[in-house]
Amino acid sequence: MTTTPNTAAHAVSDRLHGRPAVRSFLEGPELTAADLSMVLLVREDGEDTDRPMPTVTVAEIPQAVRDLAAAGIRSVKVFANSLHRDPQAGGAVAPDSLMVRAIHAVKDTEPGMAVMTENCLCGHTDTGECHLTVNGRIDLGATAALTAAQAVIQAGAGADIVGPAAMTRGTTWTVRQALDEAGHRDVATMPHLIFDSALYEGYRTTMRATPASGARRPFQISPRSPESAVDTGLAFLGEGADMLLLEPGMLSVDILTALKRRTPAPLMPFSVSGEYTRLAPLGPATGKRDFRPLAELFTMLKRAGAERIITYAALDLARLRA
Ligand SMILES: NCc1[nH]cc(CCC(=O)O)c1CC(=O)O
Ligand SMILES: [Zn+2]
Repeated sequence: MTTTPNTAAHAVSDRLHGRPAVRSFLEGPELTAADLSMVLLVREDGEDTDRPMPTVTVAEIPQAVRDLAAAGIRSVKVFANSLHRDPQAGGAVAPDSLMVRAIHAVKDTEPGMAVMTENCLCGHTDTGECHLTVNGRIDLGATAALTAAQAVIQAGAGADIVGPAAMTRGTTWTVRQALDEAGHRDVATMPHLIFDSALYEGYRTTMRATPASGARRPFQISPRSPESAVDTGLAFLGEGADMLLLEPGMLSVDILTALKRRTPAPLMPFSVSGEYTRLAPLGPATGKRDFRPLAELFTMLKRAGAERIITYAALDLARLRA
């Protein structure tokens, strides 16, 4: 009897999977600590901790980053907002802002830890919007200018990679120009490429960055517009972005693979708050989280071509693997 090419293929695959030693030998690379960047949500000393997502104070950062470094993690993604909010988002450029103090705390402890920041106004506007509103209208020029000034302050404090997150066209270019003019040519930009999603609630509640209007953020991409997501990512690269952050990570894999064919720039899925609370929920009885589903998700993202993965579970996953 002759075998068809199809059955022959099956026979080969059975042989390779049947012997544990061969299967393990042929398995792809494991997820490692170096694949992961840890999210730090920073709160002011004395603020309550009764929030959906874990937070740290500036005073807790040195120990936190020592633990991360010991576990093999080489980067943090820092979010730090202002207690005081106003229409001009003045806190975004305060010289002693929570973000500035947090960056110093990381770099003073572990200079080799790459610090990535969120570079956005939603934690500083009274509306919780990522943009400035002037006379009732979105002011893109003012938004870009203030975001760029914020980026320069973050870079001055020691940030390595700033992450413009308002999704507004032109902002990444303005940030790039401002960094260059301020002598920060070696500081990279990683704009966020963001789908409109219900998975941000844990973050917004924790960081008090919920849009007051209750409406979706106007510049985030509709999940029904894949071309628009790819085009916007390419546009950000055209504005000088060095890499792209994709958000929510688990719901952007098609965009990751499409962009991967079009650019050599590193692509970084951000596994957002809703992925953490849903895929690693607190066990009601144990108070412990099961991180295995997130590990599977990140293995898939790595398989799909993610350069690194930004996650709230970086430390726990690194320790699981150690
Ligand atoms: N500047 C926007 C921003 N910064 C952080 C998150 C969400 C992060 C998360 O859910 O973990 C978002 C999205 C949004 O609020 O629309
Ligand atoms: Zn924002």
